[in-house]
Amino acid sequence: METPTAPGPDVPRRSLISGSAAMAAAGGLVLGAGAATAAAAAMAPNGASGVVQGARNGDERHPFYGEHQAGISTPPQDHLVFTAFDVTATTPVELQLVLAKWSAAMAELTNGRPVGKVQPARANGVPGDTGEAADMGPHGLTLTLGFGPSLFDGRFGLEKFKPAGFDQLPAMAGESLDPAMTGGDLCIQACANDPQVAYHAVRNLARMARTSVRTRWTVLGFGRASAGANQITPRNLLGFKDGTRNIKTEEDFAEHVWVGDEAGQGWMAGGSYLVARKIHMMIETWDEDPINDQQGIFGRTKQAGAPLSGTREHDVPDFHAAAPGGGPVIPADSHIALAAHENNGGTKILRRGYNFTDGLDAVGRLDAGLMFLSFQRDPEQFVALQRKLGSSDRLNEYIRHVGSGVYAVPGGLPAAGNYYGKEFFPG
Ligand SMILES: C=CC1=C(C)c2cc3[nH]c(cc4nc(cc5[nH]c(cc1n2)c(C)c5CCC(=O)O)C(CCC(=O)O)=C4C)c(C)c3C=C
Ligand SMILES: [Fe+2]
Repeated sequence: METPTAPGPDVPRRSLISGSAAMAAAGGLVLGAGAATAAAAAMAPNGASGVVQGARNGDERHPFYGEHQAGISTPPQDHLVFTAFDVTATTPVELQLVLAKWSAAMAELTNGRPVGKVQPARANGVPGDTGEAADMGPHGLTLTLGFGPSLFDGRFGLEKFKPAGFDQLPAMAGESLDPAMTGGDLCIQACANDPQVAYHAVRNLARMARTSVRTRWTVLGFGRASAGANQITPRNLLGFKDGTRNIKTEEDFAEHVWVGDEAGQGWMAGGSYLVARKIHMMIETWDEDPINDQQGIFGRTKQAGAPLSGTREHDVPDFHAAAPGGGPVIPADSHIALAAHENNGGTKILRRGYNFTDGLDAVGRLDAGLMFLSFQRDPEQFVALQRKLGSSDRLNEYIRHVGSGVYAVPGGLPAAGNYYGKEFFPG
């Protein structure tokens, strides 16, 4: 598991200069492959140093470079900005530049540094960085980049890099997807312990690539609804502890989350597949449901989060325990009975979701729910579980899947000078 590194000295001047270079490139300057690599190298000083001048708090940071991208095994931070993008660029070299600039800018942002000058020297200079996170520190920011299946269609000549079987998710029961909240060629999962830091990061990444990508859908998440190792389990908007039996050990990450060489695509080694599902909750209806029904739906108690077969949150559920009147104590159509690895041939997924709210809907009901995010070695792990939940889960009466996407998340970058997708383009 990764651990946050200590803060370093003040923001280096070179990051401001190189950020401006990135903005120049974002304005449509076309560079060759070598130049893309050089841009990435110039913009990405070693992630171990640098903290924003005057930072008062928020110094927690996660290493940007490493075997895996941050934001997967990283214990979930408090806030999320998830955005999927369509690539509007028409040439491979434009896409290459976006990936090179984003990779370098992500290294800066996760160290609490701006992507360009907040305060240009010239009076008529346009700020390279929008500035709303200046002096705040990284607040544990992680930026995780994914490629949608549509990126590998014919537009950029990337067909041969598409991992075998990597396609849009199949249609499944219990979903009512809004096309405006599905898919995307690229996605960025930004997580931080401050919402403005996460927002600033995605806004500036989108801004620097505005001639080449267009935002497709975005979800702002708050109050993480999952738990990593050594974290207190939070609650979802239905009031239940969520994330109790999540993947937390290195062994489980190796077996269920990280891609090995099985994909036949070297760029996916150390990566994972991200499934995003925006799930609307009928909260007002749920609020009127009696406690015994709510607990039967999840198979757990509300206050303690204990399985109905036990008394404490982390008791292992006993799906064979019989109720006095006959039948299992944990109903067979409860959420946990259907989703547990014991009842799914050992299948596990890493859940890393967040609560979300979009305010009130047209008739004054809460427009809120769970931005379900899961990472797995193969999207089929999610599909198998969701097929079962979609057809039989008692929770379905209170939820509706409205948004969806699946993304191939490449392995981490080893050091500055590399960028995501570098393997796609001729040297
Ligand atoms: C396809 C995978 C899953 C979807 C979609 C999903 C939606 C969903 N879940 C909750 C709330 C809870 N889920 C819990 C456990 C749990 N959920 C899944 C998978 C999906 N959930 C799994 C694999 C598990 C673990 C099961 C187990 O091993 O016991 C729980 C219980 C607490 C916990 O262990 O985290 C809650 C609560 C909601 C509200 C929701 C959609 C809105
Ligand atoms: Fe669940």
